[in-house]
Parts: sequence; C-alpha cells; structure tokens
Amino acid sequence: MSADTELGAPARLPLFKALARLIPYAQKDFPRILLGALSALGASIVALLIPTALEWIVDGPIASGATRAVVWGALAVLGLGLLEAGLVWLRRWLILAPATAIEYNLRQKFYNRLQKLPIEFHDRWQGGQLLSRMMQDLNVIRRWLAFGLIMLVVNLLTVVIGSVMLFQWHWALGTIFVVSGIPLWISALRFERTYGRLARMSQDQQGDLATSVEQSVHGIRVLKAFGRGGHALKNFREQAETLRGTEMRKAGAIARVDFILVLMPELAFAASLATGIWLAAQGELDIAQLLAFFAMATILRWPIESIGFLFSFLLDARTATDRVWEVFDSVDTITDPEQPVSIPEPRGALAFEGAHFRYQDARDHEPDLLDGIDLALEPGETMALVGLTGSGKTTLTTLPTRLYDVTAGRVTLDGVDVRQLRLVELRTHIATAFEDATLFSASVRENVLLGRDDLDIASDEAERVMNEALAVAQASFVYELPDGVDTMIGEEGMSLSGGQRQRLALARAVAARPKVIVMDDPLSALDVNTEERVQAELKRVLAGTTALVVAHRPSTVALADRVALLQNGRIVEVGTHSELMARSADYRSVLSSFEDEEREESAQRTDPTSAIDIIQEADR
Ligand SMILES: Nc1ncnc2c1ncn2[C@@H]1O[C@H](COP(=O)(O)OP(=O)(O)OP(=O)(O)O)[C@@H](O)[C@H]1O
Repeated sequence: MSADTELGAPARLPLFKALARLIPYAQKDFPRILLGALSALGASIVALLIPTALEWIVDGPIASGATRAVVWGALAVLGLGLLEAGLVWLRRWLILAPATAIEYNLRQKFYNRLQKLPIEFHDRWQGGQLLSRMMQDLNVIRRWLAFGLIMLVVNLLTVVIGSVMLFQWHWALGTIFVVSGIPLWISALRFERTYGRLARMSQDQQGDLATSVEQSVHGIRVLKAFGRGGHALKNFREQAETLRGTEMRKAGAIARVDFILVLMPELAFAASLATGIWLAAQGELDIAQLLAFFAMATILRWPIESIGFLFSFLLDARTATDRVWEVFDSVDTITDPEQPVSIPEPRGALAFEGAHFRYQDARDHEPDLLDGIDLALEPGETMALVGLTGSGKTTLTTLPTRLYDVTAGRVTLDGVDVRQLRLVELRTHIATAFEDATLFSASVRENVLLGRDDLDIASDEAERVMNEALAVAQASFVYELPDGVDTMIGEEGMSLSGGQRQRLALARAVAARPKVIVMDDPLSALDVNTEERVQAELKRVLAGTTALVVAHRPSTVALADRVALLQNGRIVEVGTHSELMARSADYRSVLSSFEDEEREESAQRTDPTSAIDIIQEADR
C-alpha cells in the first residue's frame, strides 16, 4: 500500500478519539505519567511565582534600602529557579520509562500483528510503509508522550494561570494580554486543518521512500546487472523531491502560525508597555507592579510561542497513531477457529473438495483462478501437480496451510476442514517448501530447524534431525562452509547459490517432519542428477509422508506415484504418468512444453562447450 492508494483507510476519527487509542497502553504507567505531569506543572507554577517575588523585593527591601533583605530576596528567587530546574529534571525522569515502555509494547504488538496478518494483507502493503510505521511513527508517538503531550497541557495551563495572575496587577493589562490571544486560537484552528493533511502526506511519503530504498537494496544485483542504477536514482530523487516539497509546505504552515504566535505577544507587550507607563504616570500602578507584570509577560512568552510547535507535534502524533492503527485494525481473516478440532495422529490424507480461489484484486468478469478443485491424495502418496505457466499451481499449494483461504469449497486433512484446526497444529502437520527459497540471516542450523521449536537446538536429537534433513536435501556443502552448520548465512541467504538455497529450504521442510509436505517446485535450481538423488532420499526418509509436488520437469513427474493436471482452474486429469501419457493429449502437450523448456536450459548450459568446439574447429 502506498501513499497514493490508501486501500481501506478507515474513516478519520476526531483528534481526541484518535489519540485516546493510546490510553490502554499508558494505563499501567498512569501514576508515573501523572506525577511527571504534576512535576511539569509544578515547574511552571514555580516560574510564575518569580514575578511576584520580584514585586515583593522591589516594593519592600529595595524601596526601604534594606540590603540584607534584598540578598535574602535574591536568594529566594535563585531558590525558585533551582526548584524549577529540579522539577523539570524530575518530569523527564518520571516520563522517560513509561514512554519507552509504551513504545516497546506498541512495537511488540505491531510485529506480532505483522506475523499474524494473512499473506493477503502483505500482498497489499509495501514493506517500506510497514517499516516506517513500525520505526518512525512509533518513535514519534514515544517522543510526543514523553514531551509533547505533557508540555502542551502544562504550557496551556501556564498561559491560563499566568493570564489570570496578570489581572492582579491591573485589569487593563490583563485584558490586553488575553485579547491578543484571540488571533492565536483562530490561527491554531486553521493550522490544524492544513497541517493535519500535510503531516499525513509527509509520513506516507516517507513510507514510500523507505519502500524504494528497501526495493533497491533488495534488487541491487538486478539494478547493477541491467545498469539501471541511474534510473533507480532518478525515481528515488523524484520521490525525495516530493517529500521535500511536502516538508517545505509543512514548514511553511508552521512558519505562518509561528509568525502569529511570535508577533501577537510582541504587540501585546508593546501595547502593555505603553498602557503600563501611562497607568504608572496616572498613579494607578507602581513601578514594582509594572516590573512584575513585564516579568510575568516574559515568562509567558515561551509557553505561548511553544504552542505552535507543540500543536504541530500533537498532529504528527495523531497521524502516527492513525498510521499504526491502520495496521492494528486490519482484519485478520485467517485465524484459529473458535472450537478447534485436533488430529493427534494424522494419516496424511489431503483433499481439495470443490475448492475455489480468486485473488482479492481479480476483476469481476474474471472466473475464479481455482474454479472447483477436486483432488484427493492418499496417505503416503506422492502426487505431482502439473499445468501450464500461470495456471495456478503455486496458488493451489498455498491453500492447505491456509496462507490463503479458499473462497469456496474446502481443503481437508484426514477429512477435517483445515479451517477447523488451530493454525499451529495445521502447520505442524503440513509443511511447505517454496520455489523461491527464503532463508533468514541466521546460522544454517537455525534455518534448517526453523520449524522445530519442539527441539532444543543444542540437543543431540536436533543435531540428528538436522543432519538427516541435510542428507535428504543433498546439502552436504554446508559442512564445507567456514563455520560448518553454524555459519551465518547472509540476508535471505544471499551468500549462497540458488540451488544451495533451495536445498536448505527443502532440508527445513524435511526437518519439520510433517505428515504432509507441499513442495512448489523446490528443486527447480538443481541439476537433474541431484534432483533424482533428492527425490530418492525423500521417498526413503518420508516414506509415510504424503507429498504434493508442483513439477516442471518430466523427471520429477516420472518419480511421482500419480500426476494431476491443472487446467482452467480445475483438475482435469489424475493418473500415473504412463496412464496420462497414453490417454491425455493435454497432458502430453504440457509435458512436451516442459521438455522444450528443459532443452532450452540444457542448450544454454552447453553453449560454452559449443563455443569451445567452434574455436577448436577454427584452430584446426
Ligand atoms: N498475490 C497475487 N495477487 C494477485 N494475483 C496473483 C497473485 N499471485 C499470483 N497471481 C496470479 O495468479 C495466476 C496464477 O499464478 P500462480 O503463481 O499460482 O501460477 P503457476 O501455475 O504457479 O505459475 P508458474 O508455473 O509460472 O509458477 C497468475 O496469473 C498470477 O498473475
């Protein structure tokens, strides 16, 4: 999902309701936050007392020439200053822990949510958008809770209390100060509308930018190989320019409101000065009161000026909360059933019964990609699934483990609808090995034993399971790596070849010891001989395991017990390879397309040899 396509963005909540969603996360630390707020308020009140102390010093000891009392007065002002600093420190100390705890809890929940949300959600959302929400937006929320929220409340209160105190010296001076505040409120309301929109735009564009960085780092090899670095940079620059434009507009909006926030107190100051001097000349105000008034007006300047910044911070936090909650509120369609059924000892009978599936972005007039699949695998049987490119084979392999749910019909394991099993149990019984072998930046051992959290990774049993799985997957190359099975493999296994990655992914599926294994062409990057060895080992080790294997090679098909042909969203033929060869023209045509592909591949492989032949021929 990008900034331009806010699919399913929920209706915008009012400001306070939007931020109130943070309350449950702050509840535990509420006493500490309250104490922090009280410290901040205490610091402001102490600051507001200083003008009154000054008035007392000027009016009393200075007027009467009592030097000792002046010193005591100065010490009292110093004491108030120190107390204010102490309370500010206390506020920071009290708030830091709850704010970081709230950020930590939200981040945990966010990560957990990303793990739980179905693939359908991840199809729609860009990685960078999720990353920026998880890191940047949560950071904004933490900083706002730790500083912005409290300072906004405290500074507003300070302005209100300070304005009331101004009236004690003269009503006219107080009135000038309060009336000059009216344009501030009007600008703040207008600011909310413009800035709120810009803040959302900017945060979304930052997410888009993060996506671009992520994609170009991810695809750096392709970009380099095709010399498209310049093109990627141009796209990136355009996006960065757009973001810069939005940031400039944001800064412009802040500058406009700041202009009023700085100008109005200045004007109020000038008007108060003129009025104060006139009132003093009239004898309605003495010099001590005038001094105290201006001291108070000076103290109130920062709280007034800061309101623009704090208000924009409030709107940033609101946008960040909206963006985080868009992920929290995303509907998780693939969940555990309310009344789960368990299959303690599964036999491994996997069946598709009238299974339909269509992707969420399929157009209305398109038929379902899987349009009524009926296929039953006997326990322990190996079934190859063949079909033309794009016929939906990969999609079909995602249904048994509920990476996607069928849109109609059902998939069953031992006659139980897979939606009736708890996801953890389902995914223990059925394992998947994908063609696109994703590995994690962890050791070989951790990658292979990923599906075995029942085993202590340091135990002998874990070692045995891992070695057996590596042997089945013909992955003995790992023992030659610098630290053997403890070698860290780079991000997504980038330091390994495609075939090596596939073998490790297969070893991972084997180590999980499932009752059913679904393999989406997991051996495509292996040469035919290695593939045959892997197949033979698989048959031996997973003797009682049911296997559904998407196949692109005649050799893989020939090793299967039976073959199913997927065409136009349905299984149109099921039988042994030789039966289908004999009776199905469609099957023969698909197989001959595989053979063509294989010939092309082997022609590419033999090209260098032919080149040598030609050179040798020329030398003769
Ligand atoms: N996440 C997705 N969202 C929308 N459409 C998708 C998605 N994944 C695949 N498709 C579409 O579904 C169709 C079937 O794709 P699928 O990968 O299942 O085919 P396949 O038979 O495995 O192909 P191949 O043999 O090339 O691997 C394709 O037209 C593809 O564009």
